[in-house]
Amino acid sequence: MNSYLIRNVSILGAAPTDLLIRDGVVVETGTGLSASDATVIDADGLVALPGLVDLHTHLREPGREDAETVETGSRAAALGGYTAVCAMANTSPVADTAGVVEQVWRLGREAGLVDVQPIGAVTVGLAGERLAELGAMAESAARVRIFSDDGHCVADPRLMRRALEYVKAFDGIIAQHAEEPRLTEGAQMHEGEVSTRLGLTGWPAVAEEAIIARDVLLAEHVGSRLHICHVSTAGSVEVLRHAKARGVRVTAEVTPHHLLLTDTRAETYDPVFKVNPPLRTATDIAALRAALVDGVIDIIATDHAPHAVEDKECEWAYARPGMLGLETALSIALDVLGPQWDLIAERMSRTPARIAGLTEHGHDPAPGAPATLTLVDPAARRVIEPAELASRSRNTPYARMTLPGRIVATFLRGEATVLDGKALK
Ligand SMILES: NC(=O)N[C@@H](CC(=O)O)C(=O)O
Ligand SMILES: [Zn+2]
Ligand SMILES: [Zn+2]
Repeated sequence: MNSYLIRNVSILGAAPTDLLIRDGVVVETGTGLSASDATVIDADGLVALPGLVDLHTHLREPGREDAETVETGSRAAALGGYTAVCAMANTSPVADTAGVVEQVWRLGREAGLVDVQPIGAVTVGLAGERLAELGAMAESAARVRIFSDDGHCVADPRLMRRALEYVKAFDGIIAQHAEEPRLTEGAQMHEGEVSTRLGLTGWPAVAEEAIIARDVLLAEHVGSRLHICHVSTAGSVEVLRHAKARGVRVTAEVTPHHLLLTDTRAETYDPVFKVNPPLRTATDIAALRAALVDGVIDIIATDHAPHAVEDKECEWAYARPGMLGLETALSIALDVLGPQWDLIAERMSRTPARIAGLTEHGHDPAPGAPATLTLVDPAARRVIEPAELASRSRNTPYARMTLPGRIVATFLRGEATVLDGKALK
């Protein structure tokens, strides 16, 4: 294994120190370290963070390898500072059996850039009718703990209750895409003043809030763990605040795009801004940001949703919803939160690792900790060029925007996956 001596790095914003990586772990920190066998990295001005963990990534393999593969998505993740991603189940075939989750897990191991933790489907084929083989996925080599029909809501309350009951046996989690389907039929964007003006069918905030309210009550009744995907409205934050005050075992995520972009982007009719749940209003963004700081929202998750050109560069109504996120998430977090490194580490690494049960992740760089970390240049600014992204798809909503921060290096258990801003595999 390689050894690395990282010189003058600021660990989570603290005074610069040297950091020695050997045999997969951080063995020493302090000033003036030396190690003749180690590769020296000059980290003047760089900040070290625990490797980022994404609880919500679409890798598209199997089935839509033209949009992304486990390998290309893993590369995008490593370049974004991630060391682990949880792969959503809405592939083709759907990840609703032990066979498919093991395939995704194995492809992740082969790519070797990040740990790929498969999420299993809640219902067979995401059809919302019968529970998938949750137990078999949990016992498989992939050791699935999070189950989600993401892309679809588990709308049937009885099925949702049974799923919550079932996963309790192995401390599993149901991650809900909260969207009451009867309230979003034909929806194209957030229901509000802008949708009215543009004449596009609206996706009302209440379609999300009603499902979250129902599900926190179900989770409380059953005593199970519930996670809410991509929370997007101020009302959802209030429902979650209430549930958490009651002690419900619920966690919640917000995406970078819901922290930054508003529904006015739809005025361009550029389908790159079409996403589920839709971009909301400035009032929602303010509430989401405050909730992320006060902890009602636990984590930032990307909902990285690559789509092939033909599925995105078409008329708004026909375009698939979803946008890229892995390679820009840290920059958006830096833009939104500023250099609050401890908060960024909490919301993008420690807490998602804890929720997903990824025990090798989410450890601050310190002697004895796994050398699973990332180095950020907070002073760098970069212009996002879609063609330069490692993802196989191009649907970034930040094209040609200048964003703060750049990932310089990423390490997974002591091996560099990214150096000098370039992926090593
Ligand atoms: N977010 C999206 O707009 N799309 C996701 C599905 C999802 O997260 O609901 C996708 O798979 O493309
Ligand atoms: Zn979703
Ligand atoms: Zn998703």
